[in-house]
Amino acid sequence: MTIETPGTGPLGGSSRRVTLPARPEALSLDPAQSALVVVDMQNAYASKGGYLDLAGFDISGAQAVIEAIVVAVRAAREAGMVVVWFQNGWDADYIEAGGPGSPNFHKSNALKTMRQRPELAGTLLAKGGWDYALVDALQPQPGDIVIPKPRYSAFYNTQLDTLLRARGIRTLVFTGIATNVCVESTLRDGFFLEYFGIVLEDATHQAGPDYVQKAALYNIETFFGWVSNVTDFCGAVRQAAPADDAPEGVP
Ligand SMILES: C/C(=C/NC(N)=O)C(=O)O
Repeated sequence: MTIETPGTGPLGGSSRRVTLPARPEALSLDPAQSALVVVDMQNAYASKGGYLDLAGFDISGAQAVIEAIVVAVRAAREAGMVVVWFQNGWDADYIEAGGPGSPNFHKSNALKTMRQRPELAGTLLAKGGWDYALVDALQPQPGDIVIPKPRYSAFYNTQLDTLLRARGIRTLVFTGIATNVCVESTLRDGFFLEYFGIVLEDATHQAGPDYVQKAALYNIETFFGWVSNVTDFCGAVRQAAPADDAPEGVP
């Protein structure tokens, strides 16, 4: 069985539908009305000496994820898919992070790590700093969408929904770190907003033990979306001809 995701709606689309093998069902999608989403590939989450590493999480799988995302981004661009980059964090004074009246103040391991280690104060996930920056190998290009976000879900308090709807995009292919936190949070919120969410499992990594990766993928596959991989994604979008037919009037 193949599920058809929305496309070729009032904004046009391209009639270049491709079939993406996925669990639990294959998906038929229009690359011109789909986006590749790169979640929080910042030094904080993917580099030694970044927040997750300093907070004691195992990031040994991050380099393989960076390399997998490089491949997926290239294939998406060639197929005319919009690439969306998320960047998690707050202003340098951490006003956006919230104070003791915010659950984020108590649950964010970045904020907790800085409270436990005062020598790190002001360094983790602060806009303008190395920790907040995207890793060198993964940088946006003109025409991409970049979404700074203050909480785990990129649909919360951002322009994401508006920018996607303006382009007629309802299918989101997710990569990035962490599968069980910002990837899953955003995919779940997208589900409630009628977005079709697909995770490329080998282009994601969890924050925590291996079993949370399995649990997140189980949740997504069973309740909220679909699971595929980079090889199948690249194979699928290569079926699409080079894109010169973005919906009219959409920048
Ligand atoms: C643990 C964590 C995950 N973030 C993410 N990008 O998934 C955090 O931000 O504290």
